[in-house]
Amino acid sequence: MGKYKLTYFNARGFAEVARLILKVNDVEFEDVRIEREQWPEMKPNTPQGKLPMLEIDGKKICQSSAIWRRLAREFDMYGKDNDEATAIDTVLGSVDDLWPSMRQMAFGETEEIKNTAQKKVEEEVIPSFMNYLKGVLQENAHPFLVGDKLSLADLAFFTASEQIAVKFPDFMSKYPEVAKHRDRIAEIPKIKDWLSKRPVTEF
Ligand SMILES: N[C@@H](CCC(=O)N[C@@H](CS)C(=O)NCC(=O)O)C(=O)O
Repeated sequence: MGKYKLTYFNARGFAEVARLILKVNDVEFEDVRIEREQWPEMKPNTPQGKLPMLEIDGKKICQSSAIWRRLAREFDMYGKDNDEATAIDTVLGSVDDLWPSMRQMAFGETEEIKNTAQKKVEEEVIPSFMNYLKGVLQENAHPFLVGDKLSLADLAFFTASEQIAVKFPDFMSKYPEVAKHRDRIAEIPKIKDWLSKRPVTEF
């Protein structure tokens, strides 16, 4: 197994799914969390001037979705066949759909833009995501989003649910099946251990 080093800011953000994959697979890795002041000096040494960056034996990989997929393939968390890999990609796409409105809600240029985005997130974006997940869980015969074991889809969902909960702590209350799935993931011993030890960050 190679030597893994994951560099990001001190946040869950785009790095947490990669951290979880490494943790559940017992892979030792350097979890480098840089401060904002360190970034300008480091930026030119990253492939695209952005984090996260994963280094495997010194080879630098950027783009969070490429990093997650690379690790998921490496540790057999990307489905057993093309159908499952596609189903996992569909969950990842649905997670991606959350961020444009969520970002606007947090960083919109005016209060009006932020408030409109927040209404859209509460009334459309979250319900649509949660109803979709509820259907996916109902369709699968196993207690996972895809196939018969924990996959990248479950970890991406889990991390997104933590990030949404920062702003909407009770958002799962209307979706007990999805909440149950989140709780099931949180109870997996290696994940539980990581949640109890990782640095506390807001996002
Ligand atoms: N599409 C990229 C986006 C990465 C990204 O925007 N990273 C932000 C932090 S979340 C960053 O590095 N910002 C600093 C900068 O752009 O200088 C990915 O998914 O990895």
